Amino acid sequence: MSSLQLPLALTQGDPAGIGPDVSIAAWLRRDELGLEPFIYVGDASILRQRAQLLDVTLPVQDATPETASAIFTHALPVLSVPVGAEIEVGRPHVASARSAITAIETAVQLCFDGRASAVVTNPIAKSVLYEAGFKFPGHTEFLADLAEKATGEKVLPVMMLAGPKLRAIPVTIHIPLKDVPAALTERVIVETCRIAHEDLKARFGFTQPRLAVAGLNPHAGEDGAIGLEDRDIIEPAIMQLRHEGVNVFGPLPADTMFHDDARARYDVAICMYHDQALIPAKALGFDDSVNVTLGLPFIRTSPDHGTAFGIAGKGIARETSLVAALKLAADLAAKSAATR
Ligand SMILES: NC(=O)C1=CN([C@@H]2O[C@H](COP(=O)(O)OP(=O)(O)OC[C@H]3O[C@@H](n4cnc5c(N)ncnc54)[C@H](O)[C@@H]3O)[C@@H](O)[C@H]2O)C=CC1
Ligand SMILES: NCC(=O)COP(=O)(O)O
Repeated sequence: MSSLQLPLALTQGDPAGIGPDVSIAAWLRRDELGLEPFIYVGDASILRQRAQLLDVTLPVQDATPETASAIFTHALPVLSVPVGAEIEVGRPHVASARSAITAIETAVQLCFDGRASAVVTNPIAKSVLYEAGFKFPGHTEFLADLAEKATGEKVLPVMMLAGPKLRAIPVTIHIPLKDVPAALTERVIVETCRIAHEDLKARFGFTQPRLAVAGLNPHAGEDGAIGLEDRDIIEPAIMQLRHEGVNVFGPLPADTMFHDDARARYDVAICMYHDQALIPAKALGFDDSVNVTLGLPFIRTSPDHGTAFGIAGKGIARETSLVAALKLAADLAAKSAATR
């Protein structure tokens, strides 16, 4: 029996990738895993073809968010967003980009219309979308743009990788490493930490979340001898946040903040760039970590992995991270409904 009034909206991602594989696998295990109903926003024919390739029986049924929960018990409900092109499994093609984008827009709109409880996204191939003219580094920034258009309010989206062993947030996300120092301002660190602090309290049930901030340079700059950003940008940001009552400490040397004892001292690691956060997150929990976007006016989660074109259609893609993303989205949606 579902505890959510509304289904989760699961986007198809890149139809040539493993999104269809893991979506099918999650639906097939729905009872065993106690999954809340989801509606797949994408192309039903791709799902059928993938099921055939994977040699599994998959009933697929056209649905609306209103009919999805009843259908979910016996068929995978699909809100149709056709790809409109022949897609070769494992071979990304720009012809599918429009449909991948439309699926995301549709899922977000369902949330704003009060017809879905959360957005769960399957992975997109960023380079394919860029080729099609997509102007955002990834979902995270695109979702913020959609939210701003819908609400008229400015949004700073914050990416958090959340797993059983670590929560980690990169302050800068998909930018070249050489551009990181210039992008790291006191303001962006303060705003990212404020959003983490607020969302961990409001959505994740922490009363006073503990934030550990990584330095940028080796040894957090060694008192300015190995770089100045730690002393001149990160430290003042931490002082400002402490002044506001945020439980935050650092800058910590990043090489020693992810071992077991160190992780026990904080609830979330605030990291300065993509790989500083995502390497420990994936090393500690590739199969069960979830990418969740904080700071949005709706709930969005995603598996932590990408499109994995090399294994699409081969029956070896693990659905565990998508399952964790579906479960986290359902938990957050249930909490949010309970506090409304
Ligand atoms: N949320 C999103 O939309 C994300 C999209 N991407 C995109 O995915 C594409 C490929 O990125 P990669 O760096 O190669 O990362 P990837 O996660 O697709 O693959 C990395 C390695 O992990 C394996 N792998 C990934 N997911 C797996 C699963 N569920 N079960 C078993 N093995 C799995 C792959 O076979 C590969 O060996 C890129 O275009 C990237 O932009 C990457 C991360 C997140
Ligand atoms: N490396 C994480 C990733 O690519 C996910 O990005 P997004 O599409 O969720 O913004």
